Amino acid sequence: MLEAKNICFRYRNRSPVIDGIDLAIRPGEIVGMTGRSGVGKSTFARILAGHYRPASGQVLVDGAAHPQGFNPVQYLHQSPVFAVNPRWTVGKIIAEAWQPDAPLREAFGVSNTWFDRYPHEISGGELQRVALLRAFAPRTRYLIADEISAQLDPLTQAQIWSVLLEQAESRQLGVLVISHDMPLLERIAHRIITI
Ligand SMILES: Nc1ncnc2c1ncn2[C@@H]1O[C@H](COP(=O)(O)OP(=O)(O)OP(=O)(O)O)[C@@H](O)[C@H]1O
Repeated sequence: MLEAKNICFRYRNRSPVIDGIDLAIRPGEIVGMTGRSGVGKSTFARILAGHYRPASGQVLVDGAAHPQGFNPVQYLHQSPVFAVNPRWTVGKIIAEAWQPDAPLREAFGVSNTWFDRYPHEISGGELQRVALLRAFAPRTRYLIADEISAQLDPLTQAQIWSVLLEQAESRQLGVLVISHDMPLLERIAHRIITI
């Protein structure tokens, strides 16, 4: 289980952004999260992924703190260009996490002709698919999808969600889907929380 217990957080000397949030995501569970712009969804997501340390409260990944090394809680950014090393090729970005086989690459719509290109040499939607494929490493247990499909065309959106949900189900990953798109959340999430 991915558990957040009574999380509080503030940026530097500002007033609290997150003030006492609890959440538990079971393996195989798809949880939707929504809430008005600026309420703290991405901040909370990054605390869950272990990128930010909460001022108080704790996050437990299957009963323990985030392990060193590969992070089993993979955070997918709404703008994947901020999540990848711009000096690495697409091939290196994926290979640093794992070596997906050809059927999975094809399922995510990732072409191996992109492998010797740099992130700025493929489109935003293509880079989002690369980030997704990378996040599906065998050691991943939980995925945090932070507005990952807002910038994609409807066909690519549908394709990405279909592969993501199928893979999450077969690997029993817990997924937090952050979105303002309520019809999307109602379609894919087992439950929806508003913060
Ligand atoms: N690095 C930062 N330093 C200072 N304040 C920040 C920082 N990042 C975010 N904030 C502020 O913290 C608050 C929460 O931001 P956050 O991005 O978590 O909200 P959100 O709910 O994800 O918003 P949106 O739906 O617009 O993506 C906002 O008021 C934002 O301006």
